[in-house]
Parts: sequence; structure tokens; C-alpha cells
Amino acid sequence: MSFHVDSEVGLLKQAIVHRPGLELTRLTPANVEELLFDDVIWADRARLEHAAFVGQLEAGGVLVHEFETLLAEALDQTGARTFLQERLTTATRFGPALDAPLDELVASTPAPILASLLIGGVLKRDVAALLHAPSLLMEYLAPDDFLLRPLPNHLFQRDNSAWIYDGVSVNPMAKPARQRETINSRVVYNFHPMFAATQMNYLYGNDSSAHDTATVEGGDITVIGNRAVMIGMGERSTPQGVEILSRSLFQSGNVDTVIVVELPKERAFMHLDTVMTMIDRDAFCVYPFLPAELRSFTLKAMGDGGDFKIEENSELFPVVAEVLGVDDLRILKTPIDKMGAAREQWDDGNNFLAVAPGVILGYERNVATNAYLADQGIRVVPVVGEELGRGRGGPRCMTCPIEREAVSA
Ligand SMILES: NC(=[NH2+])NCCC[C@H](N)C(=O)O
Repeated sequence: MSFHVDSEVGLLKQAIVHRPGLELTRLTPANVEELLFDDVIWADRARLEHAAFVGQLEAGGVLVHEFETLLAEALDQTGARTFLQERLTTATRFGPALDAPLDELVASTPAPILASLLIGGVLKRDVAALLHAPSLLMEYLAPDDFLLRPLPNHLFQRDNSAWIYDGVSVNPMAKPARQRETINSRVVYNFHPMFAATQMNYLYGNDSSAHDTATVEGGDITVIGNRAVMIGMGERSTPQGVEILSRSLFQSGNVDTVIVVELPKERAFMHLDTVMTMIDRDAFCVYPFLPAELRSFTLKAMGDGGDFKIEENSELFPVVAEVLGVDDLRILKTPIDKMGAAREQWDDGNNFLAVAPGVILGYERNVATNAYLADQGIRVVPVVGEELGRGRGGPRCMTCPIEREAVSA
């Protein structure tokens, strides 16, 4: 079995999601903002909503893998815990006194508990009795302070890794609150038997170098098909990150065109998929009030060494249509006023997950957009996300496709 994502809207066969766990119960008014949520969450309700969402994916024929389970299974493979000891429980993260004792905890904690702590975080009081070394960090922390911060944004599996044709980028994340997610994803991809048994083509990020400003997040990446990829560039994916990923894509031989779309550097527009998603072989749902001055660029491969030429586009969608070989690309913009559009955009009204061409999952609360898309012949499967949505991510953000078919135009 090998994994590949050959389009954004072709039949979705397998995906990874994260059923929210311990981490959601650790969101408080004091830490939500730093952890990139907008409110404290009713965790049990969020879990119910997520279970219903997974049920809808399964009903759509998708084989759903649960991230925490994959992580726990990976942790029991040879080398996985050493990998963590070298990258997570280090002297620079926790101070020299805790280096060896935390390595020991990583080595001895049963995999399901360790997986839950890697995502849910660890309070000082959880481990104080186990750590006897004189640690300044432990003296400094209060009992309810985090020794290891929770990672509530693991919910948004789209972002920390992204499959692009037959390669995967394990993304260097832009925000400190999300950077550790990549370590967990690397444990899964490098050690879980499901992936270890296959030939993995790592496009970016599967190394331990400091990626500094060269960040990329999966919410910005769309595999539009026809050997092309569209990448948003803004708050999360930087020009440097997009360049490195593009070079790697061109070297892979599967991609010859990358269309880069500039985004406003604002929270509401943090990823490309907050303002547009491809929902059918010939259709995009686009936020109607996207500022007109945003630029887009087309990178075209030159040779097979990764080099490319750059052209600034005068308009984005004619270029997309040409690259896709589609004569009449449908750019679907909900006909509502600015306030209504901004409200629905904030609630992920443009963030759809296609399970097949023209069959999409989106939050039910975006009534105007959903009704308009239905009028346009799109089948919208309504997802309940009153709690889930408070993390500012929709069905596309919550899903990391690992096997998806191509579509023909
Ligand atoms: N692909 C997406 N739009 N993901 C949404 C991620 C939301 C998350 N709270 C963050 O700020 O990172």
C-alpha cells in the first residue's frame, strides 16, 4: 500500500483525523489565545461533534485513521522513543537536570498514555513525585503550570502534514503553539508500520534542522491536479517555506506548476483554505470579499533540478483554469452582504472538505453559503461544529487526506 493524494476533490479513500482528547480540557481563559483557540471548549460536546463528523466521513466511504491511535502504535516500534528522547525530552527544552529523568519516563510510560500526554500536555503536579533531580525549572513552576504544553490544534490534522501527489511534507509550523505537533507527526510517519512498510517520499520537514522562517502549513496547500499545486502565502506559509517546498515538488518530478496566492496577514485569513476551497472538478468556493489587491504568482519548473521561473499573474483564476485545462471554471461566491460574508467566513464558511467531486462536508451554521452551493448543484453534507468551530477550523482543517484519487476535467 502506498499513499498519495492526486487531487483536492477526487474520491477520498483514506484520511487521518484527531479525535480531541485531554488537551481540550486544558484550555482556560488564560491560555486560549496563546494556544490559538477563541474560547474555552465544552470538551465532551466537541468530542461528540467530532465523532459525528467521523461517522459522516465513514458514511462517505472514507477509511478514517485516528491520530492518537497511530501515535500510540508508532511509539511501540523500535526507535520511536529514542527519536522522542533526542528531539523532545532534551536538556535545552527542560533543563539538564530533567534530561535523563524525562528520557526515562518516555522509555517506560505505556504507549497509549504517552501518546495522550504528548498531545494533552503534562502539568508539573502530574510528574513532580517522579522527578527527584534538583531542577530549577521544577522549582520555578507552580503545580498547575505546564511542564509540557498541550497541543489542542492537533485537531486540525490538515496543517502539520500534507500529502501532495505521492510525497508528504511534515510541515515546519509557524506558531510556537503548534511547532511540537510536527514531532508527533514525524513519529507516526517514520515509525508506524502502516507508513514504515511503504516507500515514503518526504518533500519537506522530515529532518531536525531549524527551519526558522521557512514555514509551511497544510491549510495553505491545495493539490489542484494536472501536475499543479496551489499554495497560500501569508501568516503561516512564508515565501521562504513556499520556495523550499516548491523546489522539492519540482525535483519530485510529479509537479511542474505551483500557483502562489498572497493572503492578508490576519487571523481570519490564516490559511488559504479559510478563503477558498476547491469543491468540484471545475469549481471553487471563494470568500466574496477577498481584497482585490492580493497578488498571485506562478512558479514553473525549469529542468528537473528544482529551479523555477516566477511570473506575477494579473488575475488568479484564469491561470488556475488554464493549468487545469477547464474552460469554464466556476468561482462560486455567495451572494450576501459584507457582514454576512465576514460572519460565515469566520465560521469556516469557505472551508469545505470534498469526499468526491461536488460532494462536500461543511459546517451547517453557514446557511447562506450552503444554500447557495446547493443551488449550484453541489451536495453539501452539514457538519455540526458549535464547539469544534471555536478552534477556528472547519471540516477541511480537521482532515489530512492520505489517499485520494485524481479527477479528470
Ligand atoms: N487549515 C486550517 N484553516 N486550519 C485552522 C487551524 C486553526 C488553529 N487554531 C490555528 O490557529 O492554527
